[in-house]
Amino acid sequence: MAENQDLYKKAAAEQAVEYVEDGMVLGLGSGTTVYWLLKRLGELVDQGLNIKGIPSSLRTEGWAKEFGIPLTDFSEVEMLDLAIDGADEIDPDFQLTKGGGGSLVREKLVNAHAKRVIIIADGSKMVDRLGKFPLPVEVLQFAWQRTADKIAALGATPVLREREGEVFVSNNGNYILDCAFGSIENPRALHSELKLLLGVVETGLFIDMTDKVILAGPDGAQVINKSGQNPGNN
Ligand SMILES: O=C(CO)[C@H](O)[C@H](O)COP(=O)(O)O
Repeated sequence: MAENQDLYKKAAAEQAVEYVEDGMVLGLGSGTTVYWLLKRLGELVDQGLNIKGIPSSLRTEGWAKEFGIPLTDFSEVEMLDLAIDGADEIDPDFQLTKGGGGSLVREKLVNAHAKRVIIIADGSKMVDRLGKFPLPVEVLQFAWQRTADKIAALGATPVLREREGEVFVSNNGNYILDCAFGSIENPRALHSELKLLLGVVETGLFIDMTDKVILAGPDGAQVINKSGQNPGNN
């Protein structure tokens, strides 16, 4: 299953490359699906494709450098032509949960400054309703316990993220609280409520940011536009 999932991630990423044009400045998302995107883009750069990218995490920056993708930053670029990113959950309205890899703030900034956003994923990420995956919320380290109390009062069970026995620190020097809210009825309202809490930096709810989703499974990669129509590969 895990092996297949990796093949699906690769298939979705390679389909997304079809939307990349010469001269574009790209937002480079984060995660293991984006790894395949970067690998393929690197091959195309080797063959002469002229692109630049802004990475949404230090991990992506490392992979992009390894694969020879030229990088830039927001001191040089006002608007990206296209951002391609992964997701932890995608609902039928294309609202997303992201942040499983801890890069949600930079990912959101990158996607917010892109003319178009394509999300790539294996089919398991598509859900009827967000909430099975605990919602990542990035918070300031200072008084994080009190911020967690406020989030708990909204109906979640926040857990301070750890990796290999250490508290996880984001690329921005913050903590992540993984907040199990159960099934999220109104992602937009929940995002707004969380944003009002002192100590919350950003939530992993990506509301109205996605134009296209490319999902891959046993039958290959499927492109889905926001309207829900399958346009083939356009
Ligand atoms: O939001 C993210 C990282 O913060 C990733 O895009 C998300 O976790 C999906 O990752 P993967 O492609 O490894 O399943």
